[in-house]
Amino acid sequence: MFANLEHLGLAVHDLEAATALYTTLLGQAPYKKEHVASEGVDTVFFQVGGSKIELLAGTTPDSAITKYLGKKPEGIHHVAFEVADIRAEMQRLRQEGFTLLNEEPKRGADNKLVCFVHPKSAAGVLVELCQTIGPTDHE
Ligand SMILES: CC[C@@H](C(=O)O)C(=O)SCCNC(=O)CCNC(=O)[C@H](O)C(C)(C)COP(=O)(O)OP(=O)(O)OC[C@H]1O[C@@H](n2cnc3c(N)ncnc32)[C@H](O)[C@@H]1OP(=O)(O)O
Ligand SMILES: [Co+2]
Repeated sequence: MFANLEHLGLAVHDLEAATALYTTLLGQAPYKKEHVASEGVDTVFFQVGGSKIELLAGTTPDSAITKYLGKKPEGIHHVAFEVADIRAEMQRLRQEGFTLLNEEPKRGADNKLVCFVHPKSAAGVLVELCQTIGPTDHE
């Protein structure tokens, strides 16, 4: 079962400018900046109540974010939900007929294991499952 909305992922061209904008918009500074080489992204996280805003900028030409921004405008890129047992949820979703984008959970940002559901099987929304595997920098 999915728990809380863990984060909204926003694709941006200029991470520094977007960070300044969201610092003003949310009235608070981000709690973390992290490079995730496996995804080819730089991320910045803001805590908003029990959820987070994840700003994402591509750092390589083959990054999902770089490709996305080559076709689409900046904005909401994915919706991420916290799950207690990611492998059990992946198995459940496979049995329900959803298309998963990875066979095994992979390391995401902020001490998480993550898995993506293809937007074509989720009503046009890229869905991310997240399981916390270590201390986060902010709760
Ligand atoms: C930092 C780590 C982690 C975290 O811890 O939080 C992250 O958040 S990493 C975020 C970046 N990584 C990913 O997004 C990985 C998963 N994504 C993918 O594997 C791909 O992006 C994709 C979803 C499979 C799309 O790739 P591809 O098929 O090569 O691109 P196309 O442009 O051909 O798209 C096909 C089809 O899908 C639509 N699409 C693509 N991206 C999205 C999206 N984010 N939301 C909704 N729809 C999306 C795209 O419009 C195409 O549709 P049609 O044009 O109708 O065919
Ligand atoms: Co994400």
